[in-house]
Amino acid sequence: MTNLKTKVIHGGISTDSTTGAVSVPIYQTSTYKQNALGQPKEYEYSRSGNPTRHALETLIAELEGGVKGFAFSSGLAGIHAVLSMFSAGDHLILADDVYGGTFRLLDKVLVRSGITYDLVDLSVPASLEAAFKPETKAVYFETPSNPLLKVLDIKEIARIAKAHHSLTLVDNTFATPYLQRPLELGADVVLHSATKYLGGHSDVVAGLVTTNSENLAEKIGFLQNSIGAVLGPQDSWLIQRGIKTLALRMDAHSKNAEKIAKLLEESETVANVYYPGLSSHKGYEIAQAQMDAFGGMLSFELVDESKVKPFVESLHYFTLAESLGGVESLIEVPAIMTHASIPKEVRELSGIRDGLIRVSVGIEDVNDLIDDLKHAIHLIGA
Ligand SMILES: Cc1ncc(COP(=O)(O)O)c(C=O)c1O
Ligand SMILES: N[C@@H](CCSC[C@H](N)C(=O)O)C(=O)O
Repeated sequence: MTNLKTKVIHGGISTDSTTGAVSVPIYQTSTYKQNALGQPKEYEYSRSGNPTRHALETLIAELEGGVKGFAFSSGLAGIHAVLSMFSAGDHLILADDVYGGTFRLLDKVLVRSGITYDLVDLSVPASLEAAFKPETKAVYFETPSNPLLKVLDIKEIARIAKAHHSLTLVDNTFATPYLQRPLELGADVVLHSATKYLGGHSDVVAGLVTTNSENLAEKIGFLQNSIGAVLGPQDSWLIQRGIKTLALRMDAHSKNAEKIAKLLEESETVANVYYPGLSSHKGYEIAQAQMDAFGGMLSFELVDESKVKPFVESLHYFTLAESLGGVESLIEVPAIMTHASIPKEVRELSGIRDGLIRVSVGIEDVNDLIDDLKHAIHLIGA
């Protein structure tokens, strides 16, 4: 089975081996009866393992090309478990525009255990080379990034990291394995906020992690069980169900976003549009090489920053809300909402200005979305 469109439906464990149920049952149990003293069956306690969660974990590993998958109670719980592989004295290189919550986890929580980090513009290989220290253990980034849709060359960064005996950790939330598979390009660990496109319906908070290294899988599995922020069986089932339509949804998101990005780029009211599928985008060539389509996220700035509030509040089909990747279109202002946890001066250094607007383009009829945007553009211009 090689096609992702088939894998999302039949990959991993897609049926119940006991009953033949074509949807893996929700094993709503905390514990399992043991055969005899000291002789548990396959599962012993649901933090350590649960069949519904295991089906999802097997699926994400298969979709990304990993050896083992891990499901967490949120994307940040997964990131926390992976970064817990590092100890006092270790140094990490972090892309300069990572998601605000990832930055906060490192800057406010993990630094307390003696881990250090540097924010680096990873699109400049010389900056990456210069950032390595003898104690550097990993390079961490998103591509496309949240919220500026910066595209980074996974193959090149992984090559440089390997030469410095460092791991490459890639947050693949925006692309999903349907559009981009970082492990095939040399990354060591892939992380997801499954809350977004993998779940796809804005109804679950979840995280998924996978790796193609048995050694790293052993470490992450130990940390998942030891820290304990696992995904429950109901939510595991919801994410697996969401993944079944991932291919259809990502195709629709990408098509709609491409049209909307072009519309915004042509508008005189809009100053900059960030979408990897626009030939004007800085990372267009890399995106073409490493992605199968460009996804449903875009961001932009208005010529007149003072119009941001009336613009986002006048839309009908773009709900003003944090999060992304659901079937419905969402709009937000990163500086005030999703990335408010990054200090203004750090945020602005990486290009996240106060007037930046981010859109998660849904799968509604694109003409309705376009009419809605045109109406808002007309209103603020009037
Ligand atoms: C790119 C990215 N990674 C990780 C996270 C964290 O995920 P979660 O909200 O599921 O904890 C988010 C959003 O929250 C995100 O946008
Ligand atoms: N208020 C939250 C921020 C949630 S951001 C959610 C998502 N990653 C996005 O980018 O929309 C917090 O402080 O954690």
